[in-house]
Amino acid sequence: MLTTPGRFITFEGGEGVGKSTNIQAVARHLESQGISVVVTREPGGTPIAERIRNDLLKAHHEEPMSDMTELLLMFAARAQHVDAVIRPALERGDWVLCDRFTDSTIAYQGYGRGLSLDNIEQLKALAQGGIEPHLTLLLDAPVAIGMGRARARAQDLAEETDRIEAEAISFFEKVRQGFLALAERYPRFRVIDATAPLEQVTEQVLKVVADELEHKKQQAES
Ligand SMILES: Nc1ncnc2c1ncn2[C@@H]1O[C@H](COP(=O)(O)OP(=O)(O)O)[C@@H](O)[C@H]1O
Ligand SMILES: Cc1cn([C@H]2C[C@H](O)[C@@H](COP(=O)(O)OP(=O)(O)O)O2)c(=O)[nH]c1=O
Repeated sequence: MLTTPGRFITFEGGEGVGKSTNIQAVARHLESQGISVVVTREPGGTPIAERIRNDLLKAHHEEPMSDMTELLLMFAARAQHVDAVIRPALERGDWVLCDRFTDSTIAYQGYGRGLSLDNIEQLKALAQGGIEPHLTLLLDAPVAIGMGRARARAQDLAEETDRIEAEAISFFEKVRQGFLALAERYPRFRVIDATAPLEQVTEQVLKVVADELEHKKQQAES
């Protein structure tokens, strides 16, 4: 893993579990402590990667997208995002808060679509060039709860359902199990119960981030 002065925190979980809402709360908290923060998302985060996101999620294509194309486009967007945004920010010493990263690829394309986890690891090494999250917050909730919230949000904002959101519940069950398997495996994960009321979830999230801030201070002092 490449060592940089900044901190890289990723937010993961299924649809509608509260990632975007809680990222904003964390950004406000860190900025109030005088920390430079970059809030970004995947797929996306740069003009090229946002164009790939549109192709992946929104554009109406005249043919079905193959699972391998979907996987490679996720990593094409990520390579651009890492090179143009994430690595430079970490080298400046900023904290990067990212709404989804490679754990989403393992959960959705690996566990959900059934693509080879070994292939995903190879692409990950190519696209990330040694950049790894220091901390990953997994917001976990039963699929029906997250989907219910995502649908209500889409109605409020008059948004169309995107290509991946339109998958069957059984797909999202596999995705959730994928995230939980990753959380068991990697110590950088903290699992947050996202079924609780928003204020409680945000309180938990801020506590985890405060611990990370303390850890970073101790490292700087030693
Ligand atoms: N703990 C919660 N309880 C109730 N509603 C929530 C909670 N967390 C988020 N929401 C709402 O659910 C919707 C989806 O949240 P959002 O942050 O957009 O999720 P994500 O980014 O994970 O898709 C939003 O309308 C948000 O206000
Ligand atoms: C980053 C990433 C996202 N995705 C999917 C998950 C989401 O369905 C979609 C990104 O949309 P997003 O806006 O993050 O969804 P939501 O706010 O509803 O959680 O792309 C993958 O399948 N693989 C990936 O590597």
